[in-house]
Amino acid sequence: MGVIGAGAWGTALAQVAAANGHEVRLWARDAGLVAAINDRHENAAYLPGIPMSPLIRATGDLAHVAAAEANLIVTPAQAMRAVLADLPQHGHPLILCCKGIEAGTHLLMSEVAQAVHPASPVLVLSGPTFAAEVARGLPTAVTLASADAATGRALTARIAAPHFRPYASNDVIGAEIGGAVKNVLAIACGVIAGAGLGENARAALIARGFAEMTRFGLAKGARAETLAGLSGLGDLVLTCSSTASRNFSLGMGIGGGEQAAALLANRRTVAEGAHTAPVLRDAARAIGVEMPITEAVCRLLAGDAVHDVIGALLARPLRGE
Ligand SMILES: NC(=O)c1ccc[n+]([C@@H]2O[C@H](COP(=O)([O-])OP(=O)(O)OC[C@H]3O[C@@H](n4cnc5c(N)ncnc54)[C@H](O)[C@@H]3O)[C@@H](O)[C@H]2O)c1
Ligand SMILES: O=P(O)(O)OC[C@H](O)CO
Repeated sequence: MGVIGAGAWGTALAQVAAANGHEVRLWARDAGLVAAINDRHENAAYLPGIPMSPLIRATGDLAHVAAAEANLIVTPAQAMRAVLADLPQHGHPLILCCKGIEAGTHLLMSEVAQAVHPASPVLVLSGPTFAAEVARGLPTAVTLASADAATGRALTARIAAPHFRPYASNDVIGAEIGGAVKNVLAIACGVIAGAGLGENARAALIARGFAEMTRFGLAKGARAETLAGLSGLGDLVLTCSSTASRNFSLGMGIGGGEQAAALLANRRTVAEGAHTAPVLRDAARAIGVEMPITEAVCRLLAGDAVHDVIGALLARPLRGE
């Protein structure tokens, strides 16, 4: 198995892939990180304090992962196209684990991957998975979506570990839309927490956010039950409930009165919702789907005052649920 991207989630997934005794190649673009992982069996930059399996071998050469039976793709979403373009064509499955929508094209990650590697089956792995918990061996469950049932079954069996339970699905679009949209909604929930607006407001936002995710997902061809499953509602609830989420934490800072631009400039790790929000807003507008919470997050990211944005959201015309 190969893993492309050695941030927190790529490192945690390499641990999962090594859990049943197989060797794993982990690609990182930073040569210093490759050497540090191989020397110390720890990714001190992105997942400090968690010993990595000796079955994991880091590499800076994409040719070394191209031959793997399958590759987990775990780069930031906006970097995925460029990294896949450098990966030699091999026809082996690509399992997409990054959560986002491509800026400029509005393409889903599966559409980008299929365009760059037309001979490879493209799958999506998504669900409630804080990397540090998974890497420490705490239990969770995820959706593994594949258009081809046989490929999905084989990879579900290959990835499953005692603490990591993949559920097979054939709804690739549904699995990826849940993960992309929940990051934007998590920023909004963080703003509610940071501004001290209370637990009722947070729960209301999760429910109305889920309605928003469902409207967009159905319009893009997702199935409602996928959006209500691990990769949609499951991940939404996780990410909207914890400061362990980078998106939620970003929102908390904004809600507490800090400027989004300053918060983003000081980050080393990725808060995907900040990149996804304007793309999602434009993609939704283009197909006539109303997404008021996403619109509000975009205003907050652009620097509008929290009080004004929340006020405008609450002042929208009353309507049926
Ligand atoms: N961390 C989690 O708990 C978690 C869980 C599920 C999904 N994800 C998703 O996985 C993806 C990766 O997240 P992460 O948490 O591993 O990120 P991270 O911030 O921990 O690390 C990002 C990694 O990408 C590399 N990188 C940055 N820019 C790059 C570029 N232009 N080209 C190639 N590599 C680049 C960095 O060097 C680093 O190794 C995101 O889409 C995220 O939403 C994360
Ligand atoms: O830290 P976040 O907000 O990127 O969330 C991480 C994962 O997506 C949770 O499933």
